[in-house]
Amino acid sequence: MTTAPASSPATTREAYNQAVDAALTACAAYYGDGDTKLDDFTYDTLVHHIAAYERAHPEHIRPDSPTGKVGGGAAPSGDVPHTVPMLSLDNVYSADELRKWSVSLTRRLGGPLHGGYAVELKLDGQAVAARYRNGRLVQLLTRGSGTHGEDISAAIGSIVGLPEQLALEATVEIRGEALLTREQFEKANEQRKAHGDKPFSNPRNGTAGTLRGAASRAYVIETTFFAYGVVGLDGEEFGVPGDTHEAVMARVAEAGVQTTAVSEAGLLVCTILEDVQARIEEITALRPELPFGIDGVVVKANDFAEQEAAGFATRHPHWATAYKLPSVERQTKLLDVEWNVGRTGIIAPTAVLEAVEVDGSIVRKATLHNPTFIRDSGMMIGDVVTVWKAGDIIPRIEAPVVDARTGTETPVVFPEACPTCGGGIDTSGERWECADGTGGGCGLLAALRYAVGRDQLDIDGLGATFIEALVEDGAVADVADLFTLTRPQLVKATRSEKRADTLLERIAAAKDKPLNRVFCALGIVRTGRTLSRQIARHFGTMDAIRAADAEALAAVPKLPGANAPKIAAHIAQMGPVIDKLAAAGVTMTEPGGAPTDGGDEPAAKPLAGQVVVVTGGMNGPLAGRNRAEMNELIENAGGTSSSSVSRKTTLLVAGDGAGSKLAKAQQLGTTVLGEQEFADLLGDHLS
Ligand SMILES: NC(=O)c1ccc[n+]([C@@H]2O[C@H](COP(=O)([O-])OP(=O)(O)OC[C@H]3O[C@@H](n4cnc5c(N)ncnc54)[C@H](O)[C@@H]3O)[C@@H](O)[C@H]2O)c1
Ligand SMILES: [Zn+2]
Repeated sequence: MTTAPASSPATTREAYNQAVDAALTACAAYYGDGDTKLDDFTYDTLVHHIAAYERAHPEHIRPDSPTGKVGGGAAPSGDVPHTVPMLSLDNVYSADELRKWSVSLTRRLGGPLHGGYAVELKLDGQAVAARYRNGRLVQLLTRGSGTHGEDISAAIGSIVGLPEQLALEATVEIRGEALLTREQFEKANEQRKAHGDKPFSNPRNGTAGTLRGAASRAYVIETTFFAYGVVGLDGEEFGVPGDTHEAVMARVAEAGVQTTAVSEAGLLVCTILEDVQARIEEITALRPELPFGIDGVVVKANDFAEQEAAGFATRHPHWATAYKLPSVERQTKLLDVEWNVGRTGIIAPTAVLEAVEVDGSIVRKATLHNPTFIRDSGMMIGDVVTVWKAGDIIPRIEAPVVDARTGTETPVVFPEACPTCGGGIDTSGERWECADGTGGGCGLLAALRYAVGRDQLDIDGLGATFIEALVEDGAVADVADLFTLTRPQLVKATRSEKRADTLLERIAAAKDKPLNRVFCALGIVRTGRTLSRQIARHFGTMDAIRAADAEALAAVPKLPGANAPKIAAHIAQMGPVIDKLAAAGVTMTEPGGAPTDGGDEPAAKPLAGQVVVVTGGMNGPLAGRNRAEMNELIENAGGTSSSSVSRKTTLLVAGDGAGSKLAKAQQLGTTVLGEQEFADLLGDHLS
């Protein structure tokens, strides 16, 4: 890695000075509105090395050193004094460290904790103090240096969850975190692009930029606020003696300010540490589904009297700690850019990265979206880039760290011909396409590979090499041709009679796949697994789908209206292929789908409104179904299928050997059904 200062401990005074300088620059960017210079992991390591050097050489400690200071001492400070300092939080990274923290807390209290632990999300945004006078929102402040904040009152009115008028006449300062939800982040970037501003690289530093820039911006970017604390103003108190954090948060919510209580991962009071740990695990599991980013879980003494007894260190309270979750952002090196032709002929760039662990998994590739993204970001091969991955999201890359350049970086090379067929490229749109066209020419191999995939026609064994041979022999020119393949054609392509026979069987079986898979196999632009299921369920038959215009398509749940015209046009273009499929006897209806008029009929389905998780082996009436088929079954019966048990889960189907998911469902009080009971519930929908 080229981000040298952090990677090794500071052994000399010169190295120490360099490390302090690097940390201060990073802090200024992190809390300001610039791009992150270092990822959190690198920053934390850097500060760790600085602290180690300072312990060994206290005589060399620089007064501007970031250790022991809120915001590393380099956050933009502002000039409005805080009534009560806004501090940082102490961090722990493991169950063991959490236990040590709790032991030191009880030691400070001279006995066990009576009021329990309040366990909350650690929201990953910007700390904001909102001052209300007689119930009216009059001033917004950043945390700044901890003692002084910046006035960001220009953002009043643009923050969801922070009303301009409270439901009561209190004079208080409500503290919490402002953030961009994932949806707000996408929207903010669209707005910025439309106004010629550079898109934010991630929600976290987008929030800082949004709030601090509100005064000078001509358009309004919306953010979201969640409260996590209150202090009185002008000697007024919001709390009452004997209060708890939980009770005060409930009152804040009653006053009309948003708290994390709106989320199923919201505040929970736990009496014992084992329960705290269990809650942390629960929140970790929910993290990918949350509509906003979190970087940990905050554990606080719930009882105010106990908070007071525990007191404060200079930088953080003793009565709270942050249990940090793995970072969703890491830095690594861009090794190469690959150009691949997708199933619809789109030529998409993919970043090849030096392997790095992000959010619990190893990342080696990331999407680069389109050529414009590469040009706008100015990235070069060899650059240090920041990878961002949250939950199931495809890893993304942020702008390169230009400071880390060594001069050996080389420009990204854009293809001049289609990397698959060598033909021309249509560069007129934001995304480049093989000029050979959709469905035919070069897109064909990719389209066929996609069509036979597990979630589509599931023709196992028909691999890329055989597909290429079939296309080369002229036996296959579109998806429908697969169904009229003859034994001699297959023997020739696979060079095996046995393989040909197996494939013939599987192709015959594929004719009986429900409409949603057949439709998916067409590879219609802007649709995939989920949307294909929605479309098939909504219309019920292929005829109804073909009869639908853009407007009718836009009525399909989850289908973005803006994509409907492109989808409709592609379906029309595929007309001849669809006719061939029907003539070959491929299924053109969806079991449990809507009648031919395309109307909506969500009523009377056995799983309507249910969120279903299936676990364990099925050996009874549901035996032999793979995961995709189970999902199909659940969705056709009106339910939503999910892979992990959470508070949202309404039904767990437990097969043989069900383990941790069953235990969790029982713990959450979720309804649990056996395989037979579930099959009975499905009734007619079990087809
Ligand atoms: N990448 C960089 O360049 C860089 C630079 C500086 C700091 N950092 C990172 O920032 C972290 C330290 O920052 P910090 O000192 O601001 O502390 P912190 O962010 O770890 O914790 C304190 C903050 O947590 C927030 N918070 C969220 N939910 C909360 C809740 N429920 N209750 C109370 N507070 C809640 C508050 O805004 C509070 O100010 C480190 O992890 C470090 O890696 C990174
Ligand atoms: Zn091509």
